[in-house]
Amino acid sequence: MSTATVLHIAGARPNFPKAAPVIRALDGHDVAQRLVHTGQHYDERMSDVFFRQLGLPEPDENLAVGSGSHGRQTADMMVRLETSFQEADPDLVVVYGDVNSTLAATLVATKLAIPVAHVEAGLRSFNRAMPEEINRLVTDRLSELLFATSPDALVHLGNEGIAAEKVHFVGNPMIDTLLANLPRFDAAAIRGQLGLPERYVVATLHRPANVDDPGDAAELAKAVHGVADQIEVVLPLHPRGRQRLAAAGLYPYPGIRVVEPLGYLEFLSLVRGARAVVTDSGGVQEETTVLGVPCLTLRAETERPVTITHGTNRLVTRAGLVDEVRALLATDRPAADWPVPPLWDGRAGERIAKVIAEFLR
Ligand SMILES: CC(=O)N[C@H]1[C@@H](OP(=O)(O)OP(=O)(O)OC[C@H]2O[C@@H](n3ccc(=O)[nH]c3=O)[C@H](O)[C@@H]2O)O[C@H](CO)[C@@H](O)[C@@H]1O
Repeated sequence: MSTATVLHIAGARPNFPKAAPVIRALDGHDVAQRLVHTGQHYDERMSDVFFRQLGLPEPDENLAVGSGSHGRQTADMMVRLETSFQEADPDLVVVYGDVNSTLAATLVATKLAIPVAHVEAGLRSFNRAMPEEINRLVTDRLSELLFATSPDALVHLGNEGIAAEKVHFVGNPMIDTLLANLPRFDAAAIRGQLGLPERYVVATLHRPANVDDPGDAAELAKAVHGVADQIEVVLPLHPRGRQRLAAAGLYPYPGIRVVEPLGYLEFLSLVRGARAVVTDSGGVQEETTVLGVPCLTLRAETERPVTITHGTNRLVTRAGLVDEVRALLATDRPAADWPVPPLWDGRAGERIAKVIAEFLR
């Protein structure tokens, strides 16, 4: 019998640390692997630096779709992925997370009768105004193998009628990447490089719900100014947030340092040394939980509740942010002894690879 081919789809920054441990673990099994980059993220700082730092193989193909509206971007990806899948004829397509690349690949593979494995299945914010929630719902509905990172995901998938035998609770491959790279996170070095004081807060803001509407963005800028009045704030700004937050008057402002998006190692070094993180990102809620850094999430809900029950995360409003930071700065930083979520132990990639190898046998 010929060796089965697994085709991985990665396209946007948060996909890369999730794919790396799965690809590495599958190297130990008798499968051929291909990596297709959709090109959803294309800047050196949003993509290439992650490939180098995480030791990801060069993509076998880059579809270079670039940016666009959700409909256009997803449609462009689908057209190019269809040709790609027809040529490669894989036995399984593996998709990661909840970005538009995940959705596009799932739809195309399913229509070509190629089974899909979804890594990070079952997360739900129950907020369909988030594009990621739509991507998660459709991807999970269509997947043959669903890899869950937390117990709440198992409940959601069960409630949606997804057969239990398709679902595997494996832990969190993004945390595999974090734990494997922990010795490379050098807070002092990045502080020196960026000229930061000993005490600082990191903020990352890019969600449409926070930055797209000028009124919301202005309110957000005011809240972050209130934080900067208490402690230095460093913001590695995603291109989407950058223009809109500048227009909203976020910076220049005393105590606010806006820097370019950082590489994986630089960003996690910065987070590791921070007094706290203010964010609207998904993955950062999980990374701070494992690093033991307090995380204030500027969102009304989270699809990652395990970071609240087993971690350092709290949901905050724009209006409440300043007081939350004040209260936090008045207390000692928590010691690293809270219960990290179950199976976030650095071995999720191995578990996923084992299930995939079984499935393809
Ligand atoms: C629906 C979807 O898939 N959203 C994901 C995407 O949002 P993100 O906001 O990055 O969505 P896009 O990939 O559409 O990019 C948005 C905008 O950023 C700019 N741009 C984008 C890529 C790049 O390399 N350079 C650049 O300048 C473009 O102006 C583009 O229009 O990535 C985020 C992480 O980064 C994730 O949290 C989001 O879940």
